[in-house]
Amino acid sequence: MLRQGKRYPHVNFSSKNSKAGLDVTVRSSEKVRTDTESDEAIGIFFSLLLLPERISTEDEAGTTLRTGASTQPRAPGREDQGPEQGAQNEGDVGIQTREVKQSIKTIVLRRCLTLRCRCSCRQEQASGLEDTREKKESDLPAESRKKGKRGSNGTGLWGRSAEAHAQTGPSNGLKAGPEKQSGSFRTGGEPGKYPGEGTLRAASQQDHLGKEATVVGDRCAVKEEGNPTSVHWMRREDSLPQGLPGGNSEKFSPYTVSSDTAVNSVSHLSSINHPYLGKGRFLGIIGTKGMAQVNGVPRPGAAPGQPCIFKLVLLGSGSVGKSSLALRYVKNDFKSILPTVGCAFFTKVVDLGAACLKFEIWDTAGQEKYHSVCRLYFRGANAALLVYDITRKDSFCKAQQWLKDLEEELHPGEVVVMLVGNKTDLEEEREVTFEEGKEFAESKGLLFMETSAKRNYQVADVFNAVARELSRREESKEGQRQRRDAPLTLSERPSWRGRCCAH
Ligand SMILES: Nc1nc2c(ncn2[C@@H]2O[C@H](COP(=O)(O)OP(=O)(O)OP(=O)(O)O)[C@@H](O)[C@H]2O)c(=O)[nH]1
Repeated sequence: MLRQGKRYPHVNFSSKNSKAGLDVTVRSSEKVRTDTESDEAIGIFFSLLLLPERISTEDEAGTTLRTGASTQPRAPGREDQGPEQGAQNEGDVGIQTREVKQSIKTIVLRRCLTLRCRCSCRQEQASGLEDTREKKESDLPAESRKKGKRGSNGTGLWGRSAEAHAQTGPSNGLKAGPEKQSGSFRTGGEPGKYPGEGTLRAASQQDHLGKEATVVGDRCAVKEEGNPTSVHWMRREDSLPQGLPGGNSEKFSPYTVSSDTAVNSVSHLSSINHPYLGKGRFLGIIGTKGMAQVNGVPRPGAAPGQPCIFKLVLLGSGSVGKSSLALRYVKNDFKSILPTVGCAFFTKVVDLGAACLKFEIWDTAGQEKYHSVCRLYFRGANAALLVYDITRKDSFCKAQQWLKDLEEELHPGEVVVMLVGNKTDLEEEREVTFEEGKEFAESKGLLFMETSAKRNYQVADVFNAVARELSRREESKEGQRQRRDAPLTLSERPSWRGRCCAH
C-alpha cells in the first residue's frame, strides 16, 4: 500500500512480548512533529501500516533481530519459519513470527486507545450517544459506575464537552435534515482550526495517558497507577478515521462489527454500528487494508428512510481554502483558520427534495508534507472537490496532479469530481482565468465552478451540484439494476407456461 523507499512518521515504543519472550520495538525512521499526541497517533497509525517492514526485536542475548525492508523478498509461505535467510543488515538476524507481529499490533492498538484519551478533538452526537452511555453505565458494577460517571455530563475522560453538542442550523440553500450536520474531528494537530468544534481534555482529564487500558465491549478499563486493583471505566470514544483494523480488530475495533465480519474487507462492512452515525452501511471507513479496498460504491442507507451516505474529499494545495469551503458549507461561517493537519471530517445531510443524502466531508491537509497521507484519505471516495486558488497558478497545476493521483486510486466514472477555483473575491490578483479552469475541466470530464468561501459565492452550489450528480448516478444505477432483474421475473412464468402448453 505504501511505496517502499518513502519515509513515514512513526514513533518508538516497546513492550515485552510475553508469548515470544522478546522485547519488541517499533523503530522510528523519521519522527515528525510528535509534539502533540495527535501527531503521535498518526505516527502510530503508520507504524501499524508498516508493521511487516518494521518489526525489530532483541533476543535474550541482546542481538537485534529485524524483519522486512529486505533486499530479498520473502518466499511465499515462509511467514512462520523463524529467522529469515539473507537478513539485510550485517550482524542482524531476520525474524518474522506471527507472535511478534501480533504483539506489535496489540501494542500499537493499545497505545492508540490510550492516546485517544488525550487527543480527542471530536464532538459527540448528543442524544443517542448519551442515552446509550447512561444505559450502559447502569449495567456496570456500582464501583465502576461511580468512577465512570466523571463523563456523564459530557466532559468526562471519554465523553465530550456539552457545548460541543451544539447543533448547527441549516445553511446554504438546501434544507438540512433533522440530524446533526457537523461532527468534525481532527486526526491530528491543532485544535482550534474549527474553534468550538472540538475540545482537548483538561489536564486533569488526561491523566490516563500511558496507563494500561483494557477494552471490554465499548468500554475501556484503565488501571490506576500503583493500585492495579482500582479500575476506571470509560466509554470508548469514536475512532480516528483510520479505524485501525488488524489482528485484534474485534477487540479494538471502534465499531461494533458482527462476529463474522472481516474488518479488513470494507465491502463486508455492511452492518456496523457507528457510534455517531448509527447503524448503517459504511464503505468509507479507512483501515489498513480497507483504504485500498473501498471501491467507491455509494452507501445506501441501511434503514428505510435513512439517507444514502457519500464520501466526499476535499483535495488541493495548502491555503487554497478547502477548510473554508467546508466550514462555509456546513456552518455557514468564514474565519481565519489554521492549516489542517491530517484530515478533518464533517457530515452534512442534504435534502434534494426527491432524495436525501448525507455527505461525509473529508477535508484533507494541503501542505506538501501531508501529501502521502492524503492519498490514503481519498480512497473509497464517491466524490472529490479539486480545489485551487484562482490567485495562484501553482495551485491550479497541483489540482491537476491531484487528479492524476485520484485516477490512480479510483476507477474513472465511479467518482464525481469537481474542479473548484476558490477566492473569486480576489479578482484583481487572479492568475488562473475562468476559461482556463473550464477548459481543463471539460477536457477531463469534470464539473467546474468558481467560488468564494469568504463571500459565500456558489459554495452551496458546488456541493449541491455534486449531490445531484451522485443522486443521478445512483438513480441510473438503480434503473439498470431493475432492468437487469426485470426480464427474469417477467419472462419466467410465460416461458414455463409456454413449455407446459407445448408439452
Ligand atoms: N479572500 C479569500 N480568502 C480565503 C477564501 N477562502 C479561504 N481563504 C483564506 O485562505 C487561507 C487558507 O484557507 P484554508 O481554508 O485554511 O485553506 P486550506 O486549503 O484548508 O489549507 P490547508 O488546511 O493548509 O490545506 C485562510 O486565511 C482563509 O481565510 C476566499 O474565498 N477568499
